[in-house]
Amino acid sequence: MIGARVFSITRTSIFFFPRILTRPVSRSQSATARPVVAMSTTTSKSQEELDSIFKQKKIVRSTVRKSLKALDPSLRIQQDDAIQSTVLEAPWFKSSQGLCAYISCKSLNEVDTSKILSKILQQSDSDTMARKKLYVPWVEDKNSNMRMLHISHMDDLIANSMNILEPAPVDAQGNEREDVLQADEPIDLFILPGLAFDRCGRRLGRGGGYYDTFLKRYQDRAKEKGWSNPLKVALSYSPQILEDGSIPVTATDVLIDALVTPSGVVPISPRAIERM
Ligand SMILES: Nc1nc2c(c(=O)[nH]1)N(C=O)[C@@H](CNc1ccc(C(=O)N[C@@H](CCC(=O)O)C(=O)O)cc1)CN2
Ligand SMILES: Nc1ncnc2c1ncn2[C@@H]1O[C@H](COP(=O)(O)OP(=O)(O)OP(=O)(O)O)[C@@H](O)[C@H]1O
Repeated sequence: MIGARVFSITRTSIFFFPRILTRPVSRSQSATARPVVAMSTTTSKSQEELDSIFKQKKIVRSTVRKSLKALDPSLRIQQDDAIQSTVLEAPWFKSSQGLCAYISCKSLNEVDTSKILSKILQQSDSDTMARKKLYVPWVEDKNSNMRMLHISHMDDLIANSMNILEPAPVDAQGNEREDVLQADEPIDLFILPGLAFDRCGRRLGRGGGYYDTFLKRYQDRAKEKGWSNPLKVALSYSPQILEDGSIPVTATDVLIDALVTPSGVVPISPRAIERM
C-alpha cells in the first residue's frame, strides 16, 4: 500500500528557482487571442477585479469537473489512446531530450500519461527517439511551490497527500536516492495537465498556482541562461476545450503553445505553428 510521506530535501537535486516577488504577464497573447478579462501589462488589477476573476475561475472549474465526471468510460479510454498516440508519434516529442510531464491521476479525471511515461522511461526505440530525461512534479508546500525531479523508473514514485504519485527524493531510511538527479538543465518540452483550455492558449489549472509559478520561474531562468523557450503542450479531453474567451485569466496565467486533443494537435503560438 502506498502511503503519503513528508520529505525533506537537503541538496540541489532538483529544479529550483528563487522565489519571485513580482507577477508580470507570462507571454504576450497570440494575435488571435481575445481575453475575456484583459491582461494588463502595466497596471495591476484591483483586489475586487481579481476576486471576481477567481470567482469566475471557480465556476468554470466546477462545470468542467462535472462534465469530466459524466464522460463515458469507453470514450475516455478512446480519447486517452488517441491523445497519447498523437504525442508519441509527434516529431517534437521524439526529438525532445529534457521533458517535464505530469503523472496522471485517475481520481482527478486527467488525461492518461502512463503510455507516454513508460515510453520515455523504456527508451527502447532509440533509433527514432532522442535519449530523454524525464522530470515530474513534486509539490514542495501549499504556497504554489513545486519542483521537478528527475526519475528513471516508475518505482521511484509514491503517492502524496493529494493521492498523486510523486518521486520520493529520499528512501524509507531518509537517504537521498541516487536516481533523483541534480538538474539545472534546459527542458525542451512540458506536458501539462489542466482542467480547461481554449484554442488561444489559455489554460485553467486546479487553482494551486503550481504550474503558473513554476513556468514563470523556469522561463525567467531560461532567459538568464540563454536556453531556448520550451514548448508547453497541454493534454485535453474534448469536454475540457472551451470556447475562445470563456476562460478567465489574470496576468500570472502562463499561455500554452499547443493543445493535444483526441482529434490531434492544435498548435497555438507562432513557434508551435512553425514546429507542428
Ligand atoms: N497529475 C498532476 N500532478 C500535479 C498537478 C496536477 O494538476 N496533476 N499539479 C498541478 O497543480 C500539482 C499539484 N496540484 C494539485 C492541486 C489541486 C489538486 C486537487 O486535488 N484539486 C481538487 C480540488 C481541491 C479543492 O478544491 O479543495 C480537484 O481539482 O478536484 C491536486 C493537485 C503538481 N502535480
Ligand atoms: N507566477 C506566480 N507567482 C506567484 N503567484 C502566482 C503565480 N502564478 C499564479 N500565482 C497564484 O496562484 C494562485 C492560483 O492561481 P490560478 O487560479 O491562476 O491557478 P491555476 O492556473 O488554476 O493553477 P496551476 O498554475 O497550478 O495550474 C493565485 O493566487 C495566483 O495569484
